[in-house]
Amino acid sequence: MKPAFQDLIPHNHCFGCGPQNSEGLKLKSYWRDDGSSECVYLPQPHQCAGPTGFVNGGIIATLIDCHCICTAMAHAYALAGREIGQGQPIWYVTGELNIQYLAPTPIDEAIKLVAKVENVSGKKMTLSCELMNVTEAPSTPYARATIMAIQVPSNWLKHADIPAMCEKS
Ligand SMILES: CCCCCCCCCCCC(=O)SCCNC(=O)CCNC(=O)[C@H](O)C(C)(C)COP(=O)(O)OP(=O)(O)OC[C@H]1O[C@@H](n2cnc3c(N)ncnc32)[C@H](O)[C@@H]1OP(=O)(O)O
Repeated sequence: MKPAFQDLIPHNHCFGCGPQNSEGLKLKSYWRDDGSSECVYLPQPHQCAGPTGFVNGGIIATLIDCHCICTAMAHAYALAGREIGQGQPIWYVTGELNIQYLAPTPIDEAIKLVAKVENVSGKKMTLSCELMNVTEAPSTPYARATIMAIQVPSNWLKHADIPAMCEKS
């Protein structure tokens, strides 16, 4: 199996997808044969909503956000004809995130996110994403989202850099 997108992107302390964040969700994204990308995640009991059996909506937003932004970066590297993480870094951030929460997401089973790049226009990349049962049973997704990823220069990251308290030595 090829490495996850996140394992090829250096210096990433993101709470959702950064391998360098010891307290984070550490989600992992991969290409599928049809050109979409997928991420399987097993929710943790403390990530619950009010009822303990369902996943918190903010956690869902983080999963969608990070899976889609990492997909945007992976797609941009592919468009540039490079392996992820090779050469001049390509960074995207979230400009917009619109989510429809369609059904409660069970917390006691693995879930799957599937994202597709819908459009690339200059610095902007639009993606769609569905969150569903890991078996991809033909039922209503738990959530559906669109996201606008915006390419930023590497100094966007430097402006925001503070000592990484989330990285344990
Ligand atoms: C080591 C690290 C590891 C990195 C690993 C990273 C993994 C992170 C995964 C999680 C992702 C996050 O949570 S990121 C954190 C959450 N997001 C943020 O904090 C972003 C905060 N916002 C910003 O910094 C800024 O607003 C930007 C960069 C999004 C846009 O700045 P800007 O100055 O307006 O950009 P600019 O180049 O002028 O605009 C480019 C084009 O995008 C459009 N545009 C600009 N903003 C938006 C917007 N919000 N929604 C729609 N469209 C927009 C403009 O109209 C323009 O369109 P046109 O004229 O070209 O048509």
